[in-house]
Amino acid sequence: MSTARVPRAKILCELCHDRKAIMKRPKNLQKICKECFYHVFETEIHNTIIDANLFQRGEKVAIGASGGKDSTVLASVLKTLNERYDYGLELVLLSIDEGIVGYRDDSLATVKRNQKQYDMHLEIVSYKDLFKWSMDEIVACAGVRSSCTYCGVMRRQALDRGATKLGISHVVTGHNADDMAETVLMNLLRGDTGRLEKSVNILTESSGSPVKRSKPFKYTYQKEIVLYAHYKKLDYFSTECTYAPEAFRGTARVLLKNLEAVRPSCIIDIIRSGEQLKLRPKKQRMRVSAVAQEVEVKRDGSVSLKPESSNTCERCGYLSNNRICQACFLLEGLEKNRAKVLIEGGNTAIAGAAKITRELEALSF
Ligand SMILES: Nc1ncnc2c1ncn2[C@@H]1O[C@H](COP(=O)(O)OP(=O)(O)OP(=O)(O)O)[C@@H](O)[C@H]1O
Repeated sequence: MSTARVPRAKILCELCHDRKAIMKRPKNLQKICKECFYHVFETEIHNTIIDANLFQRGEKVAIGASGGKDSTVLASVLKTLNERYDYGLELVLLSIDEGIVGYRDDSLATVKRNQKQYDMHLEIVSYKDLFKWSMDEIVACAGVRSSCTYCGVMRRQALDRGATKLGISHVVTGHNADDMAETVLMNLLRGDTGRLEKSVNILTESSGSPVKRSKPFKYTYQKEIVLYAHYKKLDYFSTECTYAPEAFRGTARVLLKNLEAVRPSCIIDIIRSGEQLKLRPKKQRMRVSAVAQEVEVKRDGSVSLKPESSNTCERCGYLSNNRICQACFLLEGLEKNRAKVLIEGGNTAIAGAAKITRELEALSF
């Protein structure tokens, strides 16, 4: 009996029927070649942009650039599409330096290389300059568990401010389909209908803010972004943030990964379901008097008039529906703790204190 191995038949790409298939596409398990993968990947993003009418000709657009895979692929693909389809956009890179030693400093070095590779202007805005606090200092003071809350609020504001400084009113971010589906699941599981309603919007605008945000990767799978970056040999930074990921998002992520393993289309299905959700109209807020002040019902049942909101934070001037904005509210709490940290650790010890806090929290007594 012959032991010679029978050569396996070459599997042809299911799209071009010509070249050899080298991958199974994560989104629909189609067996395709590298060239057809580039083509479908880029064309789907182009279609998303056109269907949502995301860009206007002549617009200046800031790409939120963290140096990670999503925003690096976003910069690369937007440059390609802008040239291929003549969108007429001026693209710039906008990076926020949160002040996380050993993480953001390394990823910013990647963005600086990307600036040269993509020939785009790069603007870096730091938390320390804007808020007088770096994330390492915040974690040293407030602990690691709430780090994502601080960072999320401050990053949103920093991106807005950075864009405004550049005279830009449109920021694009690398949030992808997996991020979107995770957010839908998270809000659904928490019963957070207010956030659920907005979680699948491709374009978000805060009333009164001159800066809008959009997510061209809304329907793009994370696995495909990683494959694209890998095949195109893009230069990106792949380390996770030093501080703990948002705990509940992590749970939603695991759930989504398990679902995706059984049914790859579930990511898009969750987003589509989110788009179809129609919530009951919110109850009208009770308003009194000609100046339309809102009524606040206190815990003891007494009623008082809320002071009128000027729509800007009275501390920093940033957009806010309350007296002070979310970032200033969080920072106010930190200021109260700062003296304690300085007495105990000294200013120079703050970066190290972030590490100590992490280590302490990992121990149980
Ligand atoms: N420091 C930053 N500076 C500028 N933009 C940022 C920064 N951090 C995050 N973003 C923007 O927000 C998007 C989502 O950020 P997230 O923290 O979820 O990281 P991610 O999913 O790992 O993305 P990436 O791979 O681009 O880092 C990023 O793709 C990027 O566009």
